[in-house]
Amino acid sequence: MPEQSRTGVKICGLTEEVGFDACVEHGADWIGFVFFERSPRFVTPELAACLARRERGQAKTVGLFVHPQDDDIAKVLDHAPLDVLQIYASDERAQQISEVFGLPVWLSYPVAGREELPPTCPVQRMLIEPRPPKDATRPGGNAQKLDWSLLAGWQPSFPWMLAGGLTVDNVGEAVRVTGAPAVDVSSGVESAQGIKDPSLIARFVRHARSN
Ligand SMILES: O=C(O)c1ccccc1N[C@@H]1O[C@H](COP(=O)(O)O)[C@@H](O)[C@H]1O
Repeated sequence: MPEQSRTGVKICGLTEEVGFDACVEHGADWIGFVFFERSPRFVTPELAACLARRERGQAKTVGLFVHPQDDDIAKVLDHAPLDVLQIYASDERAQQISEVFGLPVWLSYPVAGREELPPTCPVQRMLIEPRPPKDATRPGGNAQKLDWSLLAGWQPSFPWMLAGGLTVDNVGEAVRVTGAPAVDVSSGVESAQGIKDPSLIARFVRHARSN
């Protein structure tokens, strides 16, 4: 488990080779593909499969799905052999997906207050992030930062990850304030929506692990 020795890093929303190769080269632990059509980071299963072949055995691939049917996931898995499923769904549905596909499931879990932090983890990991703005067209990937003070002193006994509005400039502080064992970024390492910047990826990974 990467978080035992250093902060785990997931870079999400890869759409092209340069960004993907930068994640591999700079030591991201997880590389995410977004299978949500309304996202500027949407990739087809075929493109995800093509990119995933560039991985060299260090990073794991994560497929992100928003309220998926089983068929949606199965169609992707027919092409792209994902290591982890990141899901926006209820606790019960996430558990069901984990049983159906026999893969680790991470549940994206928006919170707006300390009282909303999850008491338990129904799957393999919780991704703690802010609630999306009311007018958002997607539940995540909005460059919106969580109020990290909500997480101060929170020490759940299950694996979790911090997401939302993380950048090269704030990830070090985010890890210090929240004690997050792992972090997830999409917008913060982009030069344009859906296009990752290799130098931001390099700096993000370094800063996340600088504590
Ligand atoms: O990245 C997207 O486009 C996306 C679309 C739909 C749901 C989630 C999405 N991304 C996830 O959102 C968080 C935070 O992203 P950001 O760094 O604030 O842009 C992260 O978990 C992404 O995996």
